[in-house]
Amino acid sequence: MAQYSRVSGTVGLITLQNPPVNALCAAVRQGIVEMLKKALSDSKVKSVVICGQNGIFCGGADIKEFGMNMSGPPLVQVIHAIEDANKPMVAAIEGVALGGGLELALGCHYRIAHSKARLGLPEVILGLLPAAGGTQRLPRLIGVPAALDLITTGRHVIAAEALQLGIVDQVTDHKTVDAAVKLAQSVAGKPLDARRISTYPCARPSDLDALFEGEMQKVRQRARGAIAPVACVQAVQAAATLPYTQGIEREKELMVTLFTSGQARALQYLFFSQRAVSKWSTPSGARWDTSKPGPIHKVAVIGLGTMGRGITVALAQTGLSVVAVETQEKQLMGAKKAVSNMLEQGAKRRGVAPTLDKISYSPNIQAIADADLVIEAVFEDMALKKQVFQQLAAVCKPGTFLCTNTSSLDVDQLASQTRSPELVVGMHFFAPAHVMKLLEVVYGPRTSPQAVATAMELGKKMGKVSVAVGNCQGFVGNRMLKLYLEQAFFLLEEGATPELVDRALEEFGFAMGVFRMSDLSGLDVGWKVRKGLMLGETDVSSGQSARIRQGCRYSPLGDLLCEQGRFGQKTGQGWYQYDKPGGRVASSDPWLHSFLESYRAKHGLVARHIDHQEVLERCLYAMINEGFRILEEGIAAGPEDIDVIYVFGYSWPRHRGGPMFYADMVGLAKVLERLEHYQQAHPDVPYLQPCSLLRRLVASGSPPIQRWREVIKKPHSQL
Ligand SMILES: CCCCCCCC/C=C\C/C=C/C(=O)SCCNC(=O)CCNC(=O)[C@H](O)C(C)(C)COP(=O)(O)OP(=O)(O)OC[C@H]1O[C@@H](n2cnc3c(N)ncnc32)[C@H](O)[C@@H]1OP(=O)(O)O
Repeated sequence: MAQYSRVSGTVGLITLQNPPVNALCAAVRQGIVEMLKKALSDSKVKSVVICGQNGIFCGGADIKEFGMNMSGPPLVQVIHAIEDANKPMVAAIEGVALGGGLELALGCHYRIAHSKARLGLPEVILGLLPAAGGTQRLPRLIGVPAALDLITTGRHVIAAEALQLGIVDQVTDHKTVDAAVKLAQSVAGKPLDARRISTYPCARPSDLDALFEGEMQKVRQRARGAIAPVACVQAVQAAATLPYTQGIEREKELMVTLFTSGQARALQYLFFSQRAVSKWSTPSGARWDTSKPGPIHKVAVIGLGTMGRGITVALAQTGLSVVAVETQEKQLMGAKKAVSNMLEQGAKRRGVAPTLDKISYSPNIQAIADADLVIEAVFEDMALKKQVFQQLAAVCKPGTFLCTNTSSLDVDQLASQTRSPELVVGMHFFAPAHVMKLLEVVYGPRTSPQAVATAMELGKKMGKVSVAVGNCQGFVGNRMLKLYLEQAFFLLEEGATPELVDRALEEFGFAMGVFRMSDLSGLDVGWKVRKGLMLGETDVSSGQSARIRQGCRYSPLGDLLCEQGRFGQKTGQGWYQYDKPGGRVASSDPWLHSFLESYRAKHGLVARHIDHQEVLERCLYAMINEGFRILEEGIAAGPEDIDVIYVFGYSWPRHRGGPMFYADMVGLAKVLERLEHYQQAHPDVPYLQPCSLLRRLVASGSPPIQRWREVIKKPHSQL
């Protein structure tokens, strides 16, 4: 797990060996200790280089070990042994030096990095802090403000910035290990006292208290209930105010709190889930490792409204050739300008050249004839989309993959408009499509494994977290969201206010409560969908029938607001009021409160007291229950898929892992019991009936989420 050799006669070379990222598992840590002893006891060796095999220095502590009983020498001690060495130790950083990997490098006396290397302390993203001395050494090396930035955000820096910050001593464009050996030779025999970072005093800015107070405030606001960023600030504060040995004790104490918190578990689960979703499978047995994507060189986008423009930008950024088609001349002109602006802004941010020349624009659908893949992004209307698919079938060359950007329409119906339904796949992008990370790849019953693989691969190229899901009303994300929204409406009918519901959800960790979010995205969006489903008409007589649709409880509240022209922020009024149309700051609206009162009076509803717990249970357990149905039907392959969709597409608080992970944390028996309770209280809401998969999981002893797949019955749909 760590190899030793002597190079150039006098330099000991320790190579970390643990593919793919040389994570510091127990065997690697043990290996370093043993190889270090060898190097230090070899009288011919005057200095030592540490590197990682296969061009990667080190991806940090082995995250898989965090869920197990730890063995082997603790990393903090390994690093002390390196720092205490009486021969110069040089870290040769290629690829990445992250987390424990960078901490290991900070224990060395010198650091040299390849110009393409990335360095960082991303532990905070895993709900932890850099507990192998990172919180104590980094501020001593680069100062408190810069260290706070890196440690509380977890952001990576490239070598040039690391050099500027003083994290590395040299950057090379050549072979890093060769350059490190040269450096090691040049410093052999030089005194080391001034190279041991733990002995440096931590520079204290004069306004230290104010600095930490401000930082704490900023971090708490951003963290939305996550505890790791706060602990990171506390650990750096210890570096600035305590001697090193006491600082290390404080770092450990804070780490123990984080390590044993549910939040760290949630965030580490998400780390692995994000990677697991790329290893997709379908109920009929199609899989990521047996399905080869088709070759894609040229992609077309049809329809250049908001979604089409974002998709065009995201595609052009991959370097693929893009044909962007918009039949309305005025819209086409506007789109050209908007897409160019977005590309230029994005390129400026990333310090690269804009890829404007990758796009050709046309008002004519014939322009897509030689595209390998087409993404239809016209208005969300089945009749219109069907028409476009008929045109695509006529114009495209044989074998072209036909994708539809839809948030809820039946992908299979669209496939029926073509001669090759196996080439049709849904690509549900989230607005703004060039920014949002999530992509739902929706396969229908006739979609070929190759079409799924191609859409997943394209999503990856576009930098998306892509999740393959089965075709159903709303797919995974919007199907669950519908019930979340509906419960929020019911709570208003029963006596809650938008403010109360939003506060409960925001305290839980959502960036915005459901009503503030609806105002932002536009109430008319859901209204159109409901009307399409024959739900959103309110000209039914008052009394109970106005609140019943298709035999189930229904709340027309959202429809009634839309009928008043209250579409949210865009009209300056929705569930809240805004200072002007397009205004962003929501304030309580007395009109809305009296509207709710008269609505309740009209329908004979008596307002009752509703607390935060009920808001959370009703809104979240309803969607979780639907998540179990989705798993049972095989629409999502596993709970990880649902959780990744919710975290990356719906702002679910990351430190709570996702709705299914949250259910596991709460306890499945408790979720079941509360659903039974609410179902009894609301028998006219059939979806509150607990899903049979949930019952089966509880009956089989509530296994941890990693073992749910064993209980999920093999579903029957075919791919
Ligand atoms: C009671 C208290 C006791 C406390 C004791 C705790 C002691 C801890 C001491 C010190 C604290 C240090 C903590 C850490 O170091 S935490 C880890 C910090 N590092 C990271 O967060 C980096 C995570 N990895 C990445 O960001 C990326 O993987 C990458 C940039 C390194 C490479 O990206 P890419 O090329 O895109 O590959 P993948 O992401 O797909 O990864 C490939 C493969 O490797 C697995 N993997 C990656 N990093 C790790 C890791 N650190 N540990 C374990 N496994 C890792 C990843 O899961 C993939 O696996 P696959 O899907 O099975 O292929």
